[in-house]
Amino acid sequence: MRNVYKAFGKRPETVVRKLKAGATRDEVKSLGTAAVIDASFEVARGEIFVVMGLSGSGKSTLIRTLNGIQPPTEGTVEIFGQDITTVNAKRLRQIRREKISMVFQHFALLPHRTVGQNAAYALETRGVNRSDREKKAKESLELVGLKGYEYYYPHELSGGMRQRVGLARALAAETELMLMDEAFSALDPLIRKEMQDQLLELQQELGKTIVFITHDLNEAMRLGNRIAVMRDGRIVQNGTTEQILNDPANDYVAQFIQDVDRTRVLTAGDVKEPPVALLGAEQGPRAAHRLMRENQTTALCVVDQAKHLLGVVYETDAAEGVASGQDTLEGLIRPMPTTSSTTVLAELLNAAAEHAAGLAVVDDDGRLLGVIPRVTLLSSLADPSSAALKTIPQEATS
Ligand SMILES: Nc1ncnc2c1ncn2[C@@H]1O[C@H](COP(=O)(O)OP(=O)(O)OP(=O)(O)O)[C@@H](O)[C@H]1O
Repeated sequence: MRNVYKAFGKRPETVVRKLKAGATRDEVKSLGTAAVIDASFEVARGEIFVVMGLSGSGKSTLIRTLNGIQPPTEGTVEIFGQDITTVNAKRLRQIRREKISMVFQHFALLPHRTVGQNAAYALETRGVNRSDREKKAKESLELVGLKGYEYYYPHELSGGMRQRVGLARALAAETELMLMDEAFSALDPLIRKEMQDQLLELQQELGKTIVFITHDLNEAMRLGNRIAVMRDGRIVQNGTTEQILNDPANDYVAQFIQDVDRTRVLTAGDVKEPPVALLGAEQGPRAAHRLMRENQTTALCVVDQAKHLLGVVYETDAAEGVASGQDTLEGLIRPMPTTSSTTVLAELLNAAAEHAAGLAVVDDDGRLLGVIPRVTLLSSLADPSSAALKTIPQEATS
């Protein structure tokens, strides 16, 4: 989307001209509503791009210009390289049918058709023959966990199941681009979380390009590779979850993120720290003890020459090794729990209470990338929304 404006009212072009000349949204109010103002963004293939903003900020209008339902007053929209603002109506319908599917908040299922027929609907409009579309619909219902429900009617299903049918219908259409407008907003929190998980799983499997609209920042953070925050028709920030959390573009975005549970969006890789020092496997307890004193820490990771993690040595064990005149670390290295960089912090909290030294973050080959001290995990458990994660003093982390 490039420099897209969408205004409603008596004189939309004048509204846009005045906005471009520097007028504010309020100043042009008498001429019309500026629903989208100078929006530009690009969505990469296979990405989940979230558009987030409060009610009235212009999200729905933005998505309707993206799928061609409402042409922009000005600006261009390209779908897979084709400018949909200049194609004729027939071609636009074709692009929408073949390239784009939509999932709405209120499901938009056809009440007198079975679940299977609803899931197959997009294929029917495309003229796919019956047995092929039934097969495809069945497959996509299976993908969303509704195997065996083909002959039910929408009113026989719960809200969550109906939304799964909506999702199955979009999947059956086999379009590369999926637009989801507040798709999970009508669901209760537990089902909503389940649907989010399912979408992430499907995304891993199918690699769709998804534009997801929501007014909920937690949802945005869970799902989005990138997030565009909208306010009063404008995109005020477009960035990764990390950028939005750690470097909000203005007070408006900062206020939004106060409520975010950071443990659910930050990963082990985000909070890991470099180890204060490393112990080589060839070193003895005396060296271990000295290193710990020098670095004011009570535990050290032990690595081999290639930096593979072998475990952890605690101060008390090292001291005993010194006292008993032992030359090597044999018998002193204890296992250290590990995690990968991509694990979400919330999933690691149970490990916090159990292991004195915290967690080691390792790559696929077991090489040490960093550590998450126990106190970091505990502090995020105690106060998940605080910025404490980033501000723990170094001496506390050992
Ligand atoms: N067809 C229309 N005619 C006139 N004004 C419209 C039209 N559609 C949207 N608007 C106005 O444009 C602005 C943005 O609306 P939009 O529905 O895009 O916001 P939204 O962020 O999707 O809000 P919500 O989450 O409540 O749906 C609002 O002021 C709305 O009143």
